[in-house]
Amino acid sequence: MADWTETYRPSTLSEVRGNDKARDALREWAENWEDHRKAVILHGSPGVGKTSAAHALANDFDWPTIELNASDQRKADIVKRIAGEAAQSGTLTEGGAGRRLVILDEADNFHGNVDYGGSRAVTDVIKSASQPVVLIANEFYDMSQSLRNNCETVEFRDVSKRSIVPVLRDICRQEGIEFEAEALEAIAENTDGDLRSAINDLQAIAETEDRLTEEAVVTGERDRTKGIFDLLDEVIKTASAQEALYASYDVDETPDDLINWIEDNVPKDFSGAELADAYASLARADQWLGRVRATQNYSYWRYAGDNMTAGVAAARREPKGGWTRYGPPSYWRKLGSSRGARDRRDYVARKIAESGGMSMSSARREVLPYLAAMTHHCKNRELTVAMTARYELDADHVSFVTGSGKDTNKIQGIVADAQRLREEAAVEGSEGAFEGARRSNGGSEEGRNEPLGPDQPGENDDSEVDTDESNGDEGTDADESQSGLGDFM
Ligand SMILES: Nc1ncnc2c1ncn2[C@@H]1O[C@H](COP(=O)(O)OP(=O)(O)OP(=O)(O)O)[C@@H](O)[C@H]1O
Repeated sequence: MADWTETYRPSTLSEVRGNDKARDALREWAENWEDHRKAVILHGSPGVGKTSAAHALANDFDWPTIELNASDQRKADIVKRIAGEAAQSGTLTEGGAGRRLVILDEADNFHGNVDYGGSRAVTDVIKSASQPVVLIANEFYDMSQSLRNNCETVEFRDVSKRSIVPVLRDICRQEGIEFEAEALEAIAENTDGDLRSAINDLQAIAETEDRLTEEAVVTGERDRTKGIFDLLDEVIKTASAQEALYASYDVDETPDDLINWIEDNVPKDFSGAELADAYASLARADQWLGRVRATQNYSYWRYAGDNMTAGVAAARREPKGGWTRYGPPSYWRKLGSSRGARDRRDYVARKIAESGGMSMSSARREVLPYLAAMTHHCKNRELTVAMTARYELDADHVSFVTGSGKDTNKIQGIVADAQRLREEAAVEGSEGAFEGARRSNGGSEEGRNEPLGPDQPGENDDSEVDTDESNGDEGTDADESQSGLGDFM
């Protein structure tokens, strides 16, 4: 299901709610930009509409946007280049045509990012930019004084309950949801001025309730202390999206740990499309966790939590019964905790990302778990060989993905067969699926698909992943599938 905070993101400034003064000040800044040529800082708590306002403004003024944020890991000269290009295209044409709005998100965090050369570089870019620049920040005073002094400032306040309720009401009407006014009030009350959270909560409740009652909102909050296994049971098997979210508040786990528990156990009960949806939610949760790490802004934990609990529960297509042996995140958890395992994971994810034209994060969260499930203990040998060839994996990687011990005959055989497959492909000269495979034979070519080399981290790292080798299933599925390289992606 679409994320309502995206569906209902304001597309014009007049739709930005509850911050009328800020909104008007921003519009005025843009109208007079030609005269003052200053950048503007939008600051305020998460989820109150700063980013939305910047984009709505660009939309109203017909300015294309250029977006950058502090976690982008780009270098200061790239910032300069982009701002510079934007600057030139602006001066070429008089009267505002060719104007671009540069949006710098997480502007309170540039100082912490050495890649940007700190906030001094940012301040320089801002001062010399001849295009309008919007800086977005949670913490005004985390920005350097010179940066603050060189910009105009617009404060976004927490959105009042009075302004949140009508937004929720509009959404209910558009979604055709029956509601009690008190239910909306209760949601607004709970979310403390954060409109994004209010919309998330509304969606979580609406996912299961036919009618939005105050009781549904309130009972969902009931205090319970629970263990992690109860929580898994609820998120995966029984709870509505809202119950799952609220239940997670009572569990004593950080979101960083919780995501591993859920990710590791959800494939035990979910499959097919619902598993894909669950993984997509976990990928979003992971992005928020990444944002917390980049910005140290722990209020984003909430959005991570929403996605990993309510999102996963909402992915459930049919009721789940019975008892499942949930376990602590063994193998996937180690991905996060041991350097070597993380490196192996990232190597495989990078190969998947390159060959599938997707982001590392999607590869890691959405594709890799599938591959791992399908090749678990190498049960589908053809597929495991194909995967090994296509992604140029060595024994370490194959062991990591399949969970089989890397020194076993099974894995050695698979790596050897994959090598043969690549050589055959090279001889046949078929392009496309085998493109990367051919390169790996030489070992020194340039290009994106670099083969594993001595500089590949993790190669000789001893920190092992689980190698709980299971015997006896070797080759059982060998002739069941004729999967070729092109077939499985
Ligand atoms: N003032 C508002 N008016 C209308 N919708 C809003 C407003 N504030 C937040 N929203 C809703 O919440 C979502 C998140 O808002 P937005 O990203 O603009 O917040 P933000 O203040 O930039 O937060 P952050 O600092 O976390 O990026 C929007 O997509 C929109 O659905």
